[in-house]
Amino acid sequence: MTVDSQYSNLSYNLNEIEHRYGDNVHILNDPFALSQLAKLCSPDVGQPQFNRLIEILYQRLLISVINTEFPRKKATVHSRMKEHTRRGVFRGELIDDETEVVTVDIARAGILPSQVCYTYLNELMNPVRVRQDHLIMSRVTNPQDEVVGAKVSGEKIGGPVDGRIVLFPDPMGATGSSLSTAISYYKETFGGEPLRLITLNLIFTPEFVRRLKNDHPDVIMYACRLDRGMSPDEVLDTVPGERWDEESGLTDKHYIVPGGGGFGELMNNAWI
Ligand SMILES: O=P(O)(O)OC[C@H]1O[C@H](OP(=O)(O)OP(=O)(O)O)[C@H](O)[C@@H]1O
Repeated sequence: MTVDSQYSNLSYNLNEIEHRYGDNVHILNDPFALSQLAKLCSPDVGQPQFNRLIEILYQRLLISVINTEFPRKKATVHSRMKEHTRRGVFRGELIDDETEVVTVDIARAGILPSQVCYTYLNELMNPVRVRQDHLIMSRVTNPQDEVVGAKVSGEKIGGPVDGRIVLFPDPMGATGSSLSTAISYYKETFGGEPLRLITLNLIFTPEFVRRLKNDHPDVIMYACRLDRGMSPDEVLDTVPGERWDEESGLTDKHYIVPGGGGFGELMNNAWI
């Protein structure tokens, strides 16, 4: 039977903000997400609205990643109309639901984001091919409260990641220490060739992007927002990445600006 040409080769163009950080970096141009994220970061929002907004935003970010990065397959799906007419069949490209995917929970602020991704991936993909891993991590600070690294203090990892898409949903990408350490942990423990390594931040900074690019040039980065609020005014007037060396989104204690405060603290009502 003939195929309706409009669905035979889907072209999907991510709507993203212009920048000079390179092809592996994607900052969504998404008014809905920006609006919900601004609300999430406002001092008026606490539980239970905070976690509900996290869920809404991660669904949104995950869908952008799926549309852009996940392999597709040619599919034939009978509709309920098939019993009335032989034309009751959809033929076209769909997401390849046999792709293996791992979502990594970066505890603690990444717990809920990863759980949201895991739940939604199970709805779309063959659940047998979807896995969730856990890494217990903390940023390490010096006596001046500056972040000097991150450490893994525990893990439950379901196995190697060869041939799989590996997602790292962590709401804040500040210095990049946590996600760089997490990705190194996978590479050093298992080796192999993942299909793609993808970070999903609600907010990341120019410092985060630089750290990840230097340490892991193979990683693909997605964020709803780039925060570079500590940059000089004339740098804020330029396209992101054009004067990357002068950009900054971090205070001297490595909190994101404009940012939203400690997401891990707010998510768990635990002020440590
Ligand atoms: O890019 P980085 O500088 O590593 O920082 C960001 C980390 O801090 C936040 O988490 P959380 O509050 O759970 O962690 P913490 O205890 O390590 O601050 C965030 O979600 C990252 O995991």
